[in-house]
Amino acid sequence: MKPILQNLVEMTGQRDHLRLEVSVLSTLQKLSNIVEVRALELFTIDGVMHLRPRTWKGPQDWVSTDMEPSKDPQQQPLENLPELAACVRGHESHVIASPRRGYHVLWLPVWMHDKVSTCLEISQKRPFSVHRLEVITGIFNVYQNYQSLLDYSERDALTDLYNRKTFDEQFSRQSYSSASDNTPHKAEQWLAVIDIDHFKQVNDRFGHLYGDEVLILVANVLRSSFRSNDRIFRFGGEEFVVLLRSISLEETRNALNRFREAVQVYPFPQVGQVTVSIGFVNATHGAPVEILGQADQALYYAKEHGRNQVCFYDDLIASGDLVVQIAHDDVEFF
Ligand SMILES: Nc1nc2c(ncn2[C@@H]2O[C@H](COP(=O)(O)OP(=O)(O)OP(=O)(O)O)[C@@H](O)[C@H]2O)c(=O)[nH]1
Repeated sequence: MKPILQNLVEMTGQRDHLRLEVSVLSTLQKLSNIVEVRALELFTIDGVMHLRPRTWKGPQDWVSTDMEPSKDPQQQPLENLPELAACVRGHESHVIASPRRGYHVLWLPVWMHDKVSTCLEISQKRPFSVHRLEVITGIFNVYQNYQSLLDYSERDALTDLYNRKTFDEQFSRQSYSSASDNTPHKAEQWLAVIDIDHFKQVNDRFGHLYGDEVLILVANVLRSSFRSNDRIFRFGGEEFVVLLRSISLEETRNALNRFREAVQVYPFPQVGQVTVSIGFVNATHGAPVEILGQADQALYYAKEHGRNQVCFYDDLIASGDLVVQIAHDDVEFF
């Protein structure tokens, strides 16, 4: 039992979802007679639930893919695994599949707020005994509780979007790893800063409660406008940041304009019409402080030139409407 306890201590010391996932997988892998442990990712394509392996044990170490799920050649419809599909439909805690190719497989969906996006898969040669199931579900429950605590600390209480702290951690880490990545054709990434227009007037005319409701509804429009692997953050006040991945400049511009128009036509109760201004920039290379500063410059330009529009930093530099600002080393944003 001692090694398991040590592993649980290690697991609950993690401050990052991926490390926590690897930690629970390696804890489970250390149980006797386990053949394989993997984390599966569940996601939807055109409303149909699919899954793909996300983290598994490679020949030497744990491997995790960050490929866009819908482009992963290993993805398949959830219905290909009918027992798991029924378990997810029934909101059940686990299911044991009928033996296949000599293995017994246990699936444990990770439920968060009635939704599931991850499922642990454990394969072994022997049938799962009652004692084995108790040990596994014990470890799994510690993992699931800790996972939801971690998730809670990463989110903004009003909108449930990721908070500024999470942006700082994720974006600086990602930029650090991309600075050391010299791949010539790596996936493009874009950063957009979104700000509600004349939001002070909403608060002044209708009160803070209606102001808060506008923030919640804009957050809902954001969630329904972008894809599941785009990341949306509430930056503070009435400002939001979206990180979009693996799409072209025109697709990014179109996605942002679609979102802007969706807000414009949304009937906000009592308040009526609300609009947003957006500045965006290519965030594939460069220091976080510079990228954020450029998107802010483009947003400021959108605000100063009529609001309710999307401005791309490079366009404004090319047209001479903005000039490149030199970042000073003594300015620290992170
Ligand atoms: N209701 C509510 N208001 C907030 C929250 N956080 C910030 N605000 C308000 O957001 C308003 C932001 O106003 P400004 O920065 O002047 O900008 P604006 O009125 O949106 O004007 P422009 O950005 O220039 O279009 C202020 O009145 C803040 O009090 C919040 O969590 N809830």
